[in-house]
Amino acid sequence: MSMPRSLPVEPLTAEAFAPYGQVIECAGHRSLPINHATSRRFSDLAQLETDPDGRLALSIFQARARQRPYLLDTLERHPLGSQAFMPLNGQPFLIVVCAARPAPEAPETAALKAFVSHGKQGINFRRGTWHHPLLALADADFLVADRLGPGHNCEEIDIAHWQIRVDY
Ligand SMILES: NC(=O)N[C@@H](O)C(=O)O
Ligand code: NI
Repeated sequence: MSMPRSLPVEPLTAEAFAPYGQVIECAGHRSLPINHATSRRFSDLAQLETDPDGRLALSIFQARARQRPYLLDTLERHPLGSQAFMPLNGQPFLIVVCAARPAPEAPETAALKAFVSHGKQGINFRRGTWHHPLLALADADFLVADRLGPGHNCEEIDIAHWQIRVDY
């Protein structure tokens, strides 16, 4: 049985994540005082996308912590809309993306990248971005904004046989 390959984790930054979508965070963004300066508004932090037949919806995922070793099992994409995750409890989570459709039998060719959010950062996957389903590092709730509507909006590839572990 082959040993799992390990995928290094890099810190989540807007620049590094730009090919895959946006990082949702206050740091580095301008804000405006609102409500008699009792709040500050950080506007337009992610580009939410849907096809004309769909609609954008807000949901909550109650995620259970993944257990080590963090073995990857699936890559998926949503061709009809974007998908955003924002931790509601400030809990860190892992984000795994792939630059293009992977060849199921050739893991070494997959352009995989792993990031870690320190918990005050969310992400928005651009429409059609290949990614691993949510990888929570602690039991946590996530606010999710994605596309609901007719049609098939989740294409999945089983990659468990790749035996790839995220090193975190
Ligand atoms: N299945 C589902 O709604 N969530 C996945 O798309 C995910 O990226 O976690
Ligand atoms: Ni998804």
